[in-house]
Amino acid sequence: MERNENGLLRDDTPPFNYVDQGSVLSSSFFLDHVGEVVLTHDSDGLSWKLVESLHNEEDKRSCLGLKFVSNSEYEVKFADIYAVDFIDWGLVHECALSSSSELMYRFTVHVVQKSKTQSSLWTPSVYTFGHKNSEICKTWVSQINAYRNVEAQRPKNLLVFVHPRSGKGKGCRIWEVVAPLFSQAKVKTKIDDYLLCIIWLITTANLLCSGPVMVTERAGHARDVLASITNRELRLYDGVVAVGGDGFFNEILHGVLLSRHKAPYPPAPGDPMRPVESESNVSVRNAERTILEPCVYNEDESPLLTGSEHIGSQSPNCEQDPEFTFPNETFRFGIIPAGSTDAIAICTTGARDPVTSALHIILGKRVHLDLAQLVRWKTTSASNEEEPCVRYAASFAGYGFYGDVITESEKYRWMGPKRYDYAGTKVFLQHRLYEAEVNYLEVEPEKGGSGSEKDAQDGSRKRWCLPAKLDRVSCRANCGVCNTKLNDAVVGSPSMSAPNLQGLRWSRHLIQLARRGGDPLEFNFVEHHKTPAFTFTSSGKEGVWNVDGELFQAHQLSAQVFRGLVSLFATGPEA
Ligand SMILES: Nc1ncnc2c1ncn2[C@@H]1O[C@H](COP(=O)(O)OP(=O)(O)OP(=O)(O)O)[C@@H](O)[C@H]1O
Repeated sequence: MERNENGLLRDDTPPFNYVDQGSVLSSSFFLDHVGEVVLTHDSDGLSWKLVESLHNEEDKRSCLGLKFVSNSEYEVKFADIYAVDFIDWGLVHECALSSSSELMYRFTVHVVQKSKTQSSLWTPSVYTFGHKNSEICKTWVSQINAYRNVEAQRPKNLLVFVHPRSGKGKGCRIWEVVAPLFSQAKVKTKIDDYLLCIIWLITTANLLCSGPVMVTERAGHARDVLASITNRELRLYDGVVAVGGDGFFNEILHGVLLSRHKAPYPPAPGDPMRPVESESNVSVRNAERTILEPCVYNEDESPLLTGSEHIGSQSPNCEQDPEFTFPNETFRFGIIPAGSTDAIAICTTGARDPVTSALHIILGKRVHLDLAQLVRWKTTSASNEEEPCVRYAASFAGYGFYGDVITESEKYRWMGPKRYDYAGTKVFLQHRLYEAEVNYLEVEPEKGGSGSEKDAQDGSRKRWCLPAKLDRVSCRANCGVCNTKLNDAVVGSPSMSAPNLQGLRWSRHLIQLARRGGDPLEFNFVEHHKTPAFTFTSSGKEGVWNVDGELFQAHQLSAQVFRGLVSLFATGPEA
């Protein structure tokens, strides 16, 4: 190859040197701040080598008399490239240590870089290649884009909700940091036009957001919007992204699922033989009355979800609207951590880092997340009938002590994350007793999806009763569970279903919207008196799954509160 007076390969060099085997091609470019490289493209990705190192492998590159070996050889997989752009004529620096530069046509390759010390931490990095021939640059851009597009489905259009008061009130600022990554990757992040969002513009240095960033105005806002948009509209998006904490992500899950997810309810405790309707049947019969799904939802008195009177009301196009079914392989839920604990982000990406999460979303990375549908049967004062109150949980669900801590902590949001410690201690000192009984339907992994009528009939219906260490605990509530002799406390034992438990009665129905296989998620009722709570466990550890099946601490709070303030004595389900 001949060089011109600038040391570049001559412009009359053919754009690509095709190598016979496969679709490998290469060209020489100037890589900004590195030097002249031979760039090679194969079916997996790009690689480049410094021309000097090609001439003499032994010879270390020198620039201004200094040895410079880094970047002499590099490889990038298409799976890690999130944007490629032709950026026209401009300066390309000849090497890292020299100020000399050349004007040429350029294109940039935006890549996800994994931290060397903590591989779950991702950062964006960019490589700028220059060439005197614009056509060569453009051809490479379209080649790389063509390969990039055949990579795993990446989102093109996302619905984004930002919770401005999440965590330490940095929701908007965090979105501001990650939004350019979405624009670089040409992912549209249009927020829905529903009154949800307001436009924030920078007017002072301290304002939270710049540009058109849309934020929620109140608790339940994002959920209401998602519940009220039609399935047809929702299908225009590849997914929905929450910029906020676990609570906000959960609110978004509810907005999508409550009116759309159809599954039979688990039996109510105390009534284990209640028929469970099949998945195809959209109604659950309850004594004399039919409760319609998915258009009816019973509002809970959750303090976190006030002001949501539209939820559960008939969705505008409930009848004509095409179905939006779950499990759903195409529609995604994303979270960009901005909250106080961010357990879901940590569990799914391994890091608590908004940029890492944004890059995961942009590259279309997927983690199948187990969700639990929880049904609390409530007796309505008006009709005296039991009605289901449905909730979904992605990381954990709490009842009793845990629920009280969360409720109490909402009063001290101004404290930031410390509110959990404060509220936890306060509620602990109140020393309330809680009682519960849990019934659940187990979904076999191979069946996937939600439970069916057959599940209910073939014995997969289970009851969680209190554990073998019961006799060590003195029950001061004189409850039916503790009055039951241990030997009687078996699945389906009539004594266990005696409806003499006061307080709340809970059911749960474990569903798997998209199960990855492997060990089933266990849903443990971990305490009885003092601190009843549910945690997800697997192999005896609290946690949820991450991408690679590793377990992460499910929730700092639960670890702290449960380990620090109480002793757990439950061991799991009766077989
Ligand atoms: N604009 C808003 N004002 C007040 N509350 C909101 C608003 N938007 C959403 N919320 C509610 O705030 C609750 C908590 O939000 P989020 O989970 O983002 O923060 P966090 O509690 O600080 O974080 P984490 O859940 O990780 O501990 C959510 O349940 C959500 O419904």
